[in-house]
Amino acid sequence: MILKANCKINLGLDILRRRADGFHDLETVMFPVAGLYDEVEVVRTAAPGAEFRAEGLAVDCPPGENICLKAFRLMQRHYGVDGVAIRLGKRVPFGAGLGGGSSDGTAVLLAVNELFALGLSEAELIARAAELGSDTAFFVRNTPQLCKGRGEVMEPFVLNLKGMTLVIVKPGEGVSTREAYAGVRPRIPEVPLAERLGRPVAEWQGLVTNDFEEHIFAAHPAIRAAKERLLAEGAVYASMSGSGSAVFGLFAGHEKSERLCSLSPFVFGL
Ligand SMILES: C[C@](O)(CO)[C@H](O)COP(=O)(O)OP(=O)(O)OC[C@H]1O[C@@H](n2ccc(N)nc2=O)[C@H](O)[C@@H]1O
Ligand SMILES: Nc1ncnc2c1ncn2[C@@H]1O[C@H](COP(=O)(O)OP(=O)(O)OP(=O)(O)O)[C@@H](O)[C@H]1O
Repeated sequence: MILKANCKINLGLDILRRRADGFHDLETVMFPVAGLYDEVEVVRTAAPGAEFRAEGLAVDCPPGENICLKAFRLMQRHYGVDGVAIRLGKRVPFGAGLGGGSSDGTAVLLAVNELFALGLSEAELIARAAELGSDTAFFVRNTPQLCKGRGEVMEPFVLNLKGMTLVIVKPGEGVSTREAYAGVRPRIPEVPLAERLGRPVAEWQGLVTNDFEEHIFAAHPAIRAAKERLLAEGAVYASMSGSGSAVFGLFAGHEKSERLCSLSPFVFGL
């Protein structure tokens, strides 16, 4: 079976505290981007183990460490399944804060559940996904969610961005999630994120913030510049997504103009 493993953006990202286990408690709204996705094909094979083949963007880790294989091994350990061939068609930029790798991993979990008729509940799939990463659980639901804990505690979040245009820009340099968390100063916001996101989108700028921006922008001026460009081009709201380096802008209306398309290949009507 072939799955579209779409990416996400973060609408606001508050890093509340560092935990004893080294992770951080956060609050963020994750929003799926249907138009930007990897292709993950999983088929059953007679031979045991997992074959893996990647096409498209070359991910900067050995194939054996690809999250697709980590996801399969996790299912093997839990449910004794065996014998698959996985093909990854990589299109989503990595080191981007777009959750592409996380989405690929979750796609493999979902495919194995189907192909081996495991009949796992949503709660079980979320538990397995959370063993794989922090953004992974979100992709089991893949609808707008207010995410808490280290990202895996979710509740649906009602949000209406219909009629707007989303532009995602991926600056040349990447940022690793570890680098982003290592430099962040946790803080509890005066007004919870959910309340701030309840305001009209036109009021979000300056109110709905990403706590990684300050130190990532200081270390990578090109990422700050990419966000400022989106605002200069008329974005109603612009922010870095997750741990960066991708930034995104929300523009009023469905005008897929030459101007917007000149900013990035990733322009989507919502
Ligand atoms: C920045 C976000 O994309 C926001 O959605 C996520 O928090 C990142 O989640 P992710 O890519 O799934 O990250 P993981 O693979 O679970 O963790 C990578 C590393 O990031 C740090 N990490 C991650 C999530 C979290 N809530 N606190 C952390 O401190 C840890 O050092 C961890 O070793
Ligand atoms: N299928 C995959 N897609 C992308 N990255 C992968 C994949 N499998 C393993 N990786 C490794 O994970 C790293 C990407 O993680 P990083 O946290 O830096 O980027 P991200 O875009 O913020 O996160 P992610 O896409 O994993 O949520 C890559 O640099 C690569 O080494």
